[in-house]
Amino acid sequence: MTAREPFEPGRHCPACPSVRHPKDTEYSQHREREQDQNEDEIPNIQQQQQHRFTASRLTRSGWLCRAEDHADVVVDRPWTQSAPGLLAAQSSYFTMDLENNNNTPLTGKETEKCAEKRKCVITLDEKQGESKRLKKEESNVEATSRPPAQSPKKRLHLNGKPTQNKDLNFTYGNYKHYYGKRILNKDFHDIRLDVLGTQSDLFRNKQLLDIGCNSGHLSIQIARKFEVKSLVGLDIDRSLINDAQRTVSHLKRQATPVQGIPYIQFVHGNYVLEDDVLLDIERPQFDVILCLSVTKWIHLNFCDSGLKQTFRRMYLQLRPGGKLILEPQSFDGYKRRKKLSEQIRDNYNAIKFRPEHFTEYLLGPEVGFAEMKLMGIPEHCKEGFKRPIQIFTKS
Ligand SMILES: C[S@@+](CC[C@H](N)C(=O)[O-])C[C@H]1O[C@@H](n2cnc3c(N)ncnc32)[C@H](O)[C@@H]1O
Repeated sequence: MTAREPFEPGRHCPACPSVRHPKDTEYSQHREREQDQNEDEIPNIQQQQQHRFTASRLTRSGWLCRAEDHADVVVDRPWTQSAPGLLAAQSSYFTMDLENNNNTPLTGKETEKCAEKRKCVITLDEKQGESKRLKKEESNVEATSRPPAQSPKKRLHLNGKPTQNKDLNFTYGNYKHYYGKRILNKDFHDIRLDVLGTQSDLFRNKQLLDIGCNSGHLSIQIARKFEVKSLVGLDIDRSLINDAQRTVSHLKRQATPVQGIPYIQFVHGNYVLEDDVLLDIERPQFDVILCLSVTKWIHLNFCDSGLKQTFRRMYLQLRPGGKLILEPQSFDGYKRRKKLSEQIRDNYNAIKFRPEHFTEYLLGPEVGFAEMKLMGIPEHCKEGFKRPIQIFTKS
């Protein structure tokens, strides 16, 4: 060991700035912070070992401990249990020379002298006695100053720090990697394309609106595969729209003049209007409106009234002869999501307008579609994704 300035309380360790204070209470706080940053509660062995002590010795200012990977640290008592590897450090203390506090290399004579002294100063019994004393001292301190052991998650909670509920980020079904779940093979093939493809004429050279387009993967596939005239994708989640816009820009840059890319635009917004009165200014502007796996999210967030308004708005935005392609989720799937937030739970409990009523409502006087046909049910490997796709036609 080389001599170093003892590490004063409150000073940063030059080699490891995160270890600020040599006292073990603060050391353990440092360790706790490291663990809290881990998402799971499994302790990170590597991190624990980061602060192993290879040796320690008593100096005037306290115990000088040598960490394996950073500067010497002075502690005001031995770290017998607070740091992994300390027992090893403790025993190496007894094999070190008490006199040689600056750890300079010893000459042969000096070594002999020290060996003699060591025999006098520390006998084996004393060594064991000292070990016991240190352990006792340590356990006393443990009992008084240490908080009871807790999982990092519980500590976070008790410390009053805000806990992040990840679910709150996805209350609109705005999953970041949504299409990962729907891919059935490596080529990113959404099985719904097969069902839509059975009536590809519905899309060819038409103007489409895709409500709740997520990151735009399916919208882009539809636009390209079925050669639409234009497609507007709308989503309530801005970051998903940003992703979709980036994908389109990338495609445009890569496309050759021969290939061509249909006009695709992604827009951020909530399809549910602030007030029903705004429906009065709607006008027909699309040939096809896609509403795939979105009704549940509009329903849970904006209740029966929000979803009914959505259906009326779709109708108003379609040209005569226009088609609404609807893939509603079943009510069974709502239940799982009601835990997402208090608001969603209240909305869920207030639902009276069930998915089994949608068709009747869409064909009824409040909306006015002329007919409904079943387009198909995708053969998805997961039961939950085998949702009927319906076509509603405006007369
Ligand atoms: C489950 S994903 C379905 C994505 C896509 N339609 C599909 O089927 O592949 C639901 C999407 O609807 C969006 N969404 C939910 N409520 C919305 C609203 N009121 N207005 C616009 N988008 C909404 C979410 O952000 C999410 O991206």
